[in-house]
Amino acid sequence: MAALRRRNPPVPGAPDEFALIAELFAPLSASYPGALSLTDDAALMDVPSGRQLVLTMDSMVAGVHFFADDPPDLIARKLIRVNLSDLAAKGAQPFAIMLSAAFPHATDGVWLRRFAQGLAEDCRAFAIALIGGDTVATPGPLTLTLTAFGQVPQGRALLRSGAVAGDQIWLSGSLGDSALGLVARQGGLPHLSTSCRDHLIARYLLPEPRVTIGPGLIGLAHAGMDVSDGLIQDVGHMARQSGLAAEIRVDLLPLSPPAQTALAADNSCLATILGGGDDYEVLFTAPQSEAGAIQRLAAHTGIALTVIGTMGAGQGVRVVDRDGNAVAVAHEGWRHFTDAGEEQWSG
Ligand SMILES: Nc1ncnc2c1ncn2[C@@H]1O[C@H](COP(=O)(O)OP(=O)(O)O)[C@@H](O)[C@H]1O
Ligand SMILES: Cc1ncc(C[n+]2csc(CCOP(=O)(O)OP(=O)(O)O)c2C)c(N)n1
Ligand SMILES: [Mg+2]
Ligand SMILES: [Mg+2]
Ligand SMILES: [Mg+2]
Repeated sequence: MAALRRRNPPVPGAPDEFALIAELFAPLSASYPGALSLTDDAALMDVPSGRQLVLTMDSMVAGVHFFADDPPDLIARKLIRVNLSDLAAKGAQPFAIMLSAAFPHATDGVWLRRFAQGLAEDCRAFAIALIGGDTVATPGPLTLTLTAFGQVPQGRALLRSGAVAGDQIWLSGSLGDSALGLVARQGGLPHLSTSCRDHLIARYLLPEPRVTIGPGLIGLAHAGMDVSDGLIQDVGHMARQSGLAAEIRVDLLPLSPPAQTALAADNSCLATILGGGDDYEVLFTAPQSEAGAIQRLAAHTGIALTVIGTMGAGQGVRVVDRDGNAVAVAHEGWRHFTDAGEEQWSG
């Protein structure tokens, strides 16, 4: 039998698999005894009675979700945040994560330490523990998968299917910054000032999961999901799961000042805002009778909550202006597999 050989020479300063786990990942498990300090085959989890676990998993691949030369701490934090966004959209309180990491062979120790620092920073910021995972080396691009665990009161999670005809459709924060930031990153939006570009690119690099909004919506909202692929595609998922039609008013969409500036200078930015994705905002529906309580939640958390449309009988998503005229949508959202065989935004 041929001897097993390393395919690549060792990278100077890079810890091996077990040193990496012990030195960089195990400290992030310290607050969770069931993680067994990342020294066993699996983690143990208790679920308090009257509570329900909410589980989600999202992957990020270099060249697809981020750029390979993005700052490693921000890659780690974005990975955590896109998953916490899904928990927030269910109304869940996050408490733990598991990480599966496939690092390219050439990854060096400095990069790995900065990556682990990013994980540590957001574990602290969101009061979550890293309770397990897997570490491999790959000849392919950096590929990261995170599972996030949250809790809700039993049976109270917000579902995509819960919307009721007549509900108002709400959106947290603001729309389109991240997708515009990606355009700016790729050399687009040259007319924008440096500060506008920096704002948009920062939103692309580091989304803000609405962890304080989600749990506050339980009892107020009928349905919830997060916007990751693009508003129109994602509203379409909610409308379909609820057996309803959605109407979205473009004039009501919450836009940051830089996004407003970009749109005023170039109307084609509307397509990016409506379907560009990477927003990680919470989309939810609620009866009009809860509008006051929802505005109080916005004031309490300091996060804008805006009515952007209504749910009604029928199917599909209609996008209209303030006079009710239909607005054409160039692309609805991101799809990983298309007829062209590659990732792209679909119309
Ligand atoms: N490979 C898979 N195996 C099992 N379930 C999957 C897989 N990919 C996606 N799903 C499930 O399909 C649903 C929709 O996934 P997705 O579109 O990725 O949602 P989100 O945009 O919220 O991450 C989720 O319930 C997710 O868990
Ligand atoms: C380098 C780069 N190119 C393109 C995009 C745009 N993009 C990639 S995946 C995606 C959708 C969200 O990712 P997905 O894996 O579908 O997450 P999920 O919807 O499952 O949360 C978007 C908008 C990006 N974020 N980075
Ligand atoms: Mg997903
Ligand atoms: Mg989601
Ligand atoms: Mg998606």
